[in-house]
Amino acid sequence: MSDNSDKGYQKIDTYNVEAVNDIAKHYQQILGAIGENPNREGLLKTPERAAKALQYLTHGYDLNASEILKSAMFKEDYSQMVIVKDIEVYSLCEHHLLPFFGKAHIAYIPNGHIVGLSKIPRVVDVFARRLQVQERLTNEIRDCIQETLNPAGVAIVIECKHMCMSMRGIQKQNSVTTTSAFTGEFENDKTRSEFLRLITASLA
Ligand SMILES: Nc1nc2c(ncn2[C@@H]2O[C@H](COP(=O)(O)OP(=O)(O)OP(=O)(O)O)[C@@H](O)[C@H]2O)c(=O)[nH]1
Ligand SMILES: [Zn+2]
Repeated sequence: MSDNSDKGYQKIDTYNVEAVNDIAKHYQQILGAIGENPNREGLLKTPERAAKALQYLTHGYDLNASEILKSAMFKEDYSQMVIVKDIEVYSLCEHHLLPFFGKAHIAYIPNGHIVGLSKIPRVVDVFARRLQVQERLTNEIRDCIQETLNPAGVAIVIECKHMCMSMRGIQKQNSVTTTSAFTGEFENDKTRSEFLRLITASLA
């Protein structure tokens, strides 16, 4: 941990120093390989910064989503749909190491237990902050909530833009990929439609 209060703000770092040094060495080689001079002033600290950024963007490997959910499960007699929608997703595609980002909408129907609301976006982050494909990200979130909380059903819709499809490759700037996963009561058309209606409805 380091305290950067000398910079005028508090910044908590939990980087693995050994891994940062290792990754930074590789970034220095990459800078040379793309024709840059890694020793010019503006790039001197870039390998270390980029290594820390990559470590941050993949810190989900060090987290246990099931433990996070278990840390705030409460017995409660509530059996209606609970929806947390518009959860920001930032992940890296495992094919190009480029970002994909968008929103997740998640619902569950309690079966004796509810979960602290913030834990749902935390679970999203545990799996998003890894190298991913959107389909696996969707299924991993579904499986974790279903297996840990044991609700009567889980529903997930994720909508993302993939930078590997916009800033390179096919170069489609506006395409959005939607994935979904459902268990239990959400496999029933009526319940699923209710969820889909509620995530597209605006109360404002
Ligand atoms: N199914 C899925 N595909 C993804 C995801 N992220 C990136 N991809 C795709 O992974 C594929 C990799 O295909 P390749 O043909 O091996 O890679 P490429 O030559 O860089 O392909 P292009 O992107 O078409 O230029 C591409 O079609 C990407 O669009 C994802 O989350 N899910
Ligand atoms: Zn990609």
